[in-house]
Amino acid sequence: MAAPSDAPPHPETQYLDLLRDLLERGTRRVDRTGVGTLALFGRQMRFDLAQGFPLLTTKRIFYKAAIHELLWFLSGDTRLRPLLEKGVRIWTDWPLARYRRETGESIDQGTFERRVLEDDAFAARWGDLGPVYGKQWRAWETADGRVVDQIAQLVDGIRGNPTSRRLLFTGWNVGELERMALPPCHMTYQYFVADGRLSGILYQRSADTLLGLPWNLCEAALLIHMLAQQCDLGPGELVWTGADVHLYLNHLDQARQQLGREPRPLPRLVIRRRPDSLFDYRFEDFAIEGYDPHPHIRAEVAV
Ligand SMILES: Nc1nc(=O)c2c([nH]1)NC[C@@H]1CN(c3ccc(C(=O)N[C@@H](CCC(=O)O)C(=O)O)cc3)CN21
Ligand SMILES: O=c1ccn([C@H]2C[C@H](O)[C@@H](COP(=O)(O)O)O2)c(=O)[nH]1
Repeated sequence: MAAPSDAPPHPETQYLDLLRDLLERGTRRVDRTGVGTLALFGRQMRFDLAQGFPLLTTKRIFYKAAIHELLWFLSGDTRLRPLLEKGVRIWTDWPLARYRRETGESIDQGTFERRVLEDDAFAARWGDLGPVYGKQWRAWETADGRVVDQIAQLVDGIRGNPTSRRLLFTGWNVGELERMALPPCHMTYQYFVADGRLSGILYQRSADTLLGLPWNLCEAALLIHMLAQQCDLGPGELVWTGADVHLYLNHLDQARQQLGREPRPLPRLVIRRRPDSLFDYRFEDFAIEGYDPHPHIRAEVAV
């Protein structure tokens, strides 16, 4: 037990408590990937963005790749190549698994990535993830043939009708799920304006607590900051809600290792420029200042 203190708990304590609860009380389940998990159903965490940027400090998070991933979603792209061009390799496993399954070839990851980068025909055939996040966020196709840009509508909504209870977008397009490499996990985002501040809720149906969740928190917070800047608001709270929240059985040692570490002060996000629209941000516009995390902890991703 820590000594009693009047200091408010570090925001990251919520994440560490979640890891500990999963280890101590999680239900053991067989999951789609065959790895197995310890799972809890229905959790929430809240981060006041005025207190700092919610990037975990108890292990290094590769936030630059997370920024690239968010900008990729917002660009509407669903192809692997633009991610690989930025050195982001977190999505390769799924098209690679499909390639191996359908061709029977045991190609290694590096060779597959090089072909996606260099061979247009190969990239067109094997390097698309289907109508995943970017497609649904920016170009949701309706039954009557319209194409809806949910993000552009959201910005208009926050600016023009800030008390609306419909300030949301979702990736969960039921009619297109089976064409996606993976159905969306961070599936619904909703926003709330009060006292000049913009808050956001992320509803995540399925959360890989060790690997995916830290990235999801970072990107959801980043998006609130960007939307707030575009709408002349301050950043409010990030509220994260997870449904099937799990720890893969091959992540237990990593979770215990992380639980032995003390959180450090949260970094700050600086946006160096105010672009003309939400779709004009560039990677160089973002700086994370004061990030001094504990070392990275390696873990295998379940495919
Ligand atoms: N099981 C699983 N967990 C996920 O988090 C996840 C999926 N699948 N499928 C789709 C995407 C891909 N995402 C991923 C995939 C891999 C890492 C990962 O391996 N992260 C490491 C190292 C990253 C690197 O080397 O750049 C980490 O420590 O964060 C993170 C998120 C999030 N999503
Ligand atoms: O942004 C993401 C994307 C994926 N995940 C995790 C959650 C699950 O462990 C897998 C997806 O498997 P399903 O069987 O489709 O639930 O990926 C994440 O945490 N964050």
